[in-house]
Amino acid sequence: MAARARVSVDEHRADVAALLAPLVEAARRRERTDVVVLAEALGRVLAGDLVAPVPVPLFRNSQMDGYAVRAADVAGASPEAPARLAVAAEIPAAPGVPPRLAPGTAARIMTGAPVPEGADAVVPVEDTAAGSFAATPAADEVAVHVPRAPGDFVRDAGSDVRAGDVLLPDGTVLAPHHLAAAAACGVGGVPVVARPRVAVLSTGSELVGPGDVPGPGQVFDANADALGTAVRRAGGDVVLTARCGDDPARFAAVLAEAAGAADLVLTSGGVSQGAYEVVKDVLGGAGAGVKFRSVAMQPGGPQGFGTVHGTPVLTFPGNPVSAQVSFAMFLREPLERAAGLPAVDRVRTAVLADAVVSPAGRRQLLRGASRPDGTVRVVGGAGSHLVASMARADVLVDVPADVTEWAVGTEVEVREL
Ligand SMILES: Nc1nc2c(c(=O)[nH]1)N[C@H]1C(S)=C(S)[C@@H](COP(=O)(O)OP(=O)(O)OC[C@H]3O[C@@H](n4cnc5c(N)ncnc54)[C@H](O)[C@@H]3O)O[C@H]1N2
Ligand code: MOO
Repeated sequence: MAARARVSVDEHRADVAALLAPLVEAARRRERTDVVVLAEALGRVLAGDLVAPVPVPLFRNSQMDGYAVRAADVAGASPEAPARLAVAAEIPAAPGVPPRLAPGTAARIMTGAPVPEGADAVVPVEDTAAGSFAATPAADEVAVHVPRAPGDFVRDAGSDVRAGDVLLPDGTVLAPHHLAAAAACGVGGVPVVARPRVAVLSTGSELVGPGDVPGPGQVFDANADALGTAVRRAGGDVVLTARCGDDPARFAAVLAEAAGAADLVLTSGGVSQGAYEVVKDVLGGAGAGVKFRSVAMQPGGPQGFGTVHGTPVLTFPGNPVSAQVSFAMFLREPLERAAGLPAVDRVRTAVLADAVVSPAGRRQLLRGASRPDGTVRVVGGAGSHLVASMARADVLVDVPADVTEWAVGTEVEVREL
């Protein structure tokens, strides 16, 4: 059906959120998960607590290049009256179990090497007569200048994390430092929330791919990759991308394939009042599950939402700025929730560096470029074809429906792109 009621941004946002609520709930319940190797885990959301299978450190080892000793053997040592110990062993950081340290002896030990049984402290080489291993050949005896307490410079097994402790809690958005912790526990792969699968369909017979040669009347498809990467940045997986012309039968076939492969179908173009509105024609027929409406905002006014073959579908307008603004306003946050990602507040205030005029009754989302002094310039105009100007923007300047004029210096709300 083709209802023309104009609804507010908030109402449409609520309807999109409701449409995607089952996906969000499935993510919350961790219904679909993947196991990914650490090298592929950046930005993924941990599904379940990751419990340390082994302790870290894995074994008791030295924190310094120096000498493993019994603290009792170096009590009272000083440069004037050093504790002289026979060097009984050499322990590099290498595979193997070092021999037990006999009382009254020391073992040359390197950082990370296992501290031998019988030793309870490490004396850094700087605190011995040698001063440095680099400068001196191995000797039979060491003169220790500084006393050490039991435990000094010894890294105990499990002092960082014990086996069985939670290493990373459920919901962690995996960053390199989390992956370091997992790897240190010998974990090679982690369970993560599965990404919502999204199909991205560009419509319009005039479209050719970037890199192709446009004929007369043709334009480059500025939406497929831009919406696809927006989906990926929000935690989604683009499982199908297609450029569809204006042929309804062909579009219906692609839609069916997309609905079968994806959790969400996203289209751009073909939703306004023209003669070849393939999205509206195919999805807006009587009995179809998609509602088309006009949202009281600019750009991004013409919107549709519903289901196709049981799969949620959102139809964005085709103008490239409209498509990006639609994503930012309606889909980014619900998709992030469906990917298990935590909420991020992208709305902040800024001071206008340019005056703004806006039509009454229409919420406008102008493109803005933030400046280091906290002000924001309006870049490009209101036109939703100004995609190159949008590339200079980092925020949307949110002009409420009842504002018709803003002076330079007005404090306004902006939304990060
Ligand atoms: N009589 C009316 N005409 C229009 C209305 C209206 O209410 N009455 N609304 C205007 C608004 S607002 C918008 S937004 C657009 C929406 O148009 P569609 O979503 O139907 O998109 P198309 O007609 O297919 O294309 C519009 C425009 O955008 C270009 N386009 C489309 N897809 C892409 C793409 N993937 N890459 C680059 N450019 C694309 C297309 O060539 C057109 O120039 O309708 C207004 N018209
Ligand atoms: O709503 Mo259209 O997106 O103004 O340009």
